[in-house]
Amino acid sequence: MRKIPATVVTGFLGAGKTTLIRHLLENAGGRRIALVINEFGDLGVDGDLLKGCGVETCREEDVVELTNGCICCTVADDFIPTMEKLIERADRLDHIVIETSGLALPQPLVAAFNWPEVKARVTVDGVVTVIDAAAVRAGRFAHDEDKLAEQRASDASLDHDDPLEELFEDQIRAADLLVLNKCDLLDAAAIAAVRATIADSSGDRLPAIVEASQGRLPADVLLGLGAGTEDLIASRRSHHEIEHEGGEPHDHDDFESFVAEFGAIRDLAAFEAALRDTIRRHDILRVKGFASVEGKPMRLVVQAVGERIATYYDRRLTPGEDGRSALVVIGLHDRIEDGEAAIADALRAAAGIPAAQAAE
Ligand SMILES: Nc1nc2c(ncn2[C@@H]2O[C@H](COP(=O)(O)OP(=O)(O)OP(=O)(O)O)[C@@H](O)[C@H]2O)c(=O)[nH]1
Repeated sequence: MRKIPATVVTGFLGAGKTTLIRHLLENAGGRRIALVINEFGDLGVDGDLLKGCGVETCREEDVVELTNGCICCTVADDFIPTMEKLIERADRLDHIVIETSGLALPQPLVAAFNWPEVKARVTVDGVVTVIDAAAVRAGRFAHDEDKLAEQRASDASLDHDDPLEELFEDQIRAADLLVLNKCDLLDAAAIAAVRATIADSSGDRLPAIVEASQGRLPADVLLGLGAGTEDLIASRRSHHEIEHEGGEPHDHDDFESFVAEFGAIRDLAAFEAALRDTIRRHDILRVKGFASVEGKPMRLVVQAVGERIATYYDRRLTPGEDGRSALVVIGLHDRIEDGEAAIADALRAAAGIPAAQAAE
């Protein structure tokens, strides 16, 4: 019996996974693709954006959202039952695409394809790791020696390295194909420097690299790798697996997310400026969600990756959405934990909502 090929799309927060998948769906060449989407943060933004893509071959029932935490930690509870349901409709499917959360370790997810029920019917066509070339160039994943030395001085038991750097390496080392995305933001010399950084981080096996902007790659480049990664993944171990040979479960304690809710934004330009300032002050990694803007009947999509902010209107607001805004905020635990109330207040103030109203 033919096994259904499954592609795992991974990569750090905001690297461009959803953008790449959306382009893939729009250019799928008639392939019937089921999507499994996992997000860190409770708002289901990616699923909403992909369901609304309007592509005929991508119907609402083809998109499964897994929101009970990071897919790599909830494999047995969420992922396996989802795969079993998809296997039941195998005759109506050409391909499965799984978008992991930006914080996921791909290794445990790929290993789950070796569960007998799944292995008999599905094979991992490839792990595609999307990389934000501009963020790499800006040093986002580079080892901050000073910061680590400072942390170790205050906590001698500190046993792990920079969480951003480790995730970056783990996601690269799990890959069959690396997509160097956001190349539109860099010149040739900067792209060459990013390639060198990746080569340094990739260990003894450098996966193939393709450059992209806005995730625009032909479906034939992304699908049909035929890697059978479930049989290879044991040799692509993550930092966590190497450090905890005994099988201690990993977690995402290094990161924190919450949803900030507030009313309609009064002045969009002022909001963006204040959001950028808040991101900078709290070193926030990712903000995304939907907002209302006073006097506008359209829904505003808000996307921030580090200090790079993009907003656009995507569709009419429903009556229940009008006047409401909700944004997921994700950052390093140490930077977000104490700042949650301050960040939420700053976003309310940025929207132009008076303190009295915010307190109601
Ligand atoms: N300039 C530029 N922006 C991009 C590119 N690809 C994606 N973006 C933008 O980057 C932001 C994040 O893109 P997403 O596709 O949502 O990233 P993601 O990896 O799915 O994000 P998470 O699921 O939150 O981890 C959005 O504002 C995109 O429009 C690119 O190639 N160039």
